[in-house]
Amino acid sequence: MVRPDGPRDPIAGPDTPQPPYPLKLRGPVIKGFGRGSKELGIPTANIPITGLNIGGHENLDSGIYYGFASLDKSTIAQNTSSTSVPSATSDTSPPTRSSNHAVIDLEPPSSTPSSAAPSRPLTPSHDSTGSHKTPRVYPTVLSIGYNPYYKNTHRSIEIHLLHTFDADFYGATLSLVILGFIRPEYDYVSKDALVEDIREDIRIARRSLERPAYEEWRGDSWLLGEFEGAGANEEPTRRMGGKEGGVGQKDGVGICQME
Ligand SMILES: Cc1cc2nc3c(=O)[nH]c(=O)nc-3n(C[C@H](O)[C@H](O)[C@H](O)COP(=O)(O)O)c2cc1C
Ligand SMILES: Nc1ncnc2c1ncn2[C@@H]1O[C@H](COP(=O)(O)OP(=O)(O)O)[C@@H](O)[C@H]1O
Repeated sequence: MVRPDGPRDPIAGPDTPQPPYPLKLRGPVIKGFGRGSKELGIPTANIPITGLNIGGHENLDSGIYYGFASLDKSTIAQNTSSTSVPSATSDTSPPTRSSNHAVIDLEPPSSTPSSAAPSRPLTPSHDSTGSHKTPRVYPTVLSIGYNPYYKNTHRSIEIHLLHTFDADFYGATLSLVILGFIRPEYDYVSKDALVEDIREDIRIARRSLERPAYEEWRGDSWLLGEFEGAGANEEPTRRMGGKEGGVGQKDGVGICQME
């Protein structure tokens, strides 16, 4: 689809998230085509597309979405190797910009129930020393689809976190709550036109997420690392349907899930 002419709305979506949102995903950061940083100046962290194939969401429209994301960098070490990295492409050579390269089997994801309100963690997160550690949550804009400008043959999930990082984080476990849709994917007459629209997507995502009913999802337990057993003692309005017990990590490897 070619991009239509005309101005864009400054904010996307209604004032409160509506079904099918929130959609929740989690997965290891894998390698993409390496175009985001080098060609576009906008890095995008890829996670496996497999999360979309479960829970009846395989038909989720391709397009540009916004939400919040967090990173668990503790999985980088266990998922790294100097020889290869799981990849959305056929190229598994290590990314050149980083010494951290993920080498995990990509577990098929399992489904998880839907959620009507943000779920608060029951207990604080702790690092390996036992001290309290709350993951940072980032406003996020992402693309799900075939990147028509590049004519990809595989669908991918490409996530830009609205933050400047000092280093790559391949192998980290990325947790994502998608809260709204911005637009379909388009083909473009030039790379500059694509970059200009992505930059506008970033502004739209930031503004859209600043609305109170969206902002409160920053504190959702899915993002703060509390997924095993959470929900049991929570107030009803904060429970994710009371079915969070089966959600989590498998053998230390991040799994992708979609609500
Ligand atoms: C917010 C956002 C919007 C995007 N919109 C489009 C689009 O409309 N058309 C397109 O071909 N690619 C789009 N992309 C995908 C970029 O082309 C893609 O991130 C880039 O090719 C980098 O891919 P890589 O990480 O595999 O290297 C978008 C990416 C982001 C983050
Ligand atoms: N703000 C950011 N958002 C997403 N990824 C980032 C960001 N800053 C640095 N990165 C890193 O850059 C990588 C993406 O770079 P990119 O050039 O798009 O390569 P790839 O095609 O391998 O995804 C991510 O996997 C992550 O490690």
